[in-house]
Amino acid sequence: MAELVIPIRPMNGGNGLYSYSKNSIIQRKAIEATKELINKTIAEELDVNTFSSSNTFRIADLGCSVGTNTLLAVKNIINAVQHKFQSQGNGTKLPEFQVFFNDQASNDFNQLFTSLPSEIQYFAAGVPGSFYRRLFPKYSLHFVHSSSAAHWLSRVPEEVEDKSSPAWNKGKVHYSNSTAEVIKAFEAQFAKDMDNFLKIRAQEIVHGGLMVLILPGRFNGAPHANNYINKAYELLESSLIDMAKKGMISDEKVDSFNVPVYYASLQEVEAAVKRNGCFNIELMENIIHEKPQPKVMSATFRAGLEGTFKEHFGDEILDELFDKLLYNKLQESSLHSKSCESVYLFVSLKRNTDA
Ligand SMILES: C[S@@+](CC[C@H](N)C(=O)[O-])C[C@H]1O[C@@H](n2cnc3c(N)ncnc32)[C@H](O)[C@@H]1O
Ligand SMILES: [Mg+2]
Repeated sequence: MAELVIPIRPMNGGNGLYSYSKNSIIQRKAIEATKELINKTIAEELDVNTFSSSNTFRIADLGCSVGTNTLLAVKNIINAVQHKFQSQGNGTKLPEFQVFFNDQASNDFNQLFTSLPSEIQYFAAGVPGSFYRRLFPKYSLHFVHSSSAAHWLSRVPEEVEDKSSPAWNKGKVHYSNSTAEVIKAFEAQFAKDMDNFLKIRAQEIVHGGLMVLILPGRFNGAPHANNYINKAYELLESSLIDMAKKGMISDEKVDSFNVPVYYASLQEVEAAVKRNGCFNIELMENIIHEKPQPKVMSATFRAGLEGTFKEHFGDEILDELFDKLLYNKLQESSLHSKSCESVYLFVSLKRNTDA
């Protein structure tokens, strides 16, 4: 298997001021907003008779981070599955639940496991590693959930980092307001990563099993630069450029850095599902997300990106970058009141019996 480049550091661990646990309200709202859609998918699409042979129902949350959002998501899923068994299962015994919490190996799994409530209804396990690789045995999972994670690419597209390529992202760290070549390179990387993600999940999920993907994205056909999250990234980028102008970081550091994220549309996800062929799309929706206040947004960025930025630029710049420059720009830009939308994509898929 080709070596995958995982340049990103996980979210901040622990439960301090800048921790992901304390700064993940935006992602939590996406989980809350999609609860009813997950209930609907499970109520309508889960066939409990398919699972009667094994009495263990296996759930995986991919890109779970440190909690507590993942715990909420898992609780909702289990409640919905139990409800389905009780209503459809004409006497079928309720299954036991096993939950696999997946994230990169350097994720703070200790923080996650120590925040597990004492009276959980499932057997918990951690699964370290990139979800762009095989993580589970063949046909072993009944329900896969992934929220606010699959917009992270497996890597920065190669040509974006190549000085001799027309797609070199000079002077920038994000793609949305860059050249057409850069945008195309990110689009292509997302398509490639999503193809790979679906190919692997098709091997791991049982026939009839379900997968719910929730990811920040944009409306079909919307320009990348017209999207709340991309605009927020552009402000982060311009904060870095300001720092380079002041000599706090070198231009070269800005040139050689790119954030490996991409905000897709439902159309792009749908195209990947069709190319793959192993899943039927059951539900697909854009969810309009409340735009966060500047303070919440700058803290969310810091909790998510601090590790990655620290490694490249050093930790002296973090306070100035996130708490001052970015925060001020978010405030001045009044992005939260502008017409650009913050959108989450919801897609629920069912593993078909092909292949
Ligand atoms: C913004 S957090 C979302 C956490 C949680 N799902 C939630 O909704 O709050 C994104 C997580 O995805 C993880 N992640 C990104 N790329 C990944 C990959 N290739 N494999 C596994 N985890 C990944 C990051 O480490 C991070 O913990
Ligand atoms: Mg760059």
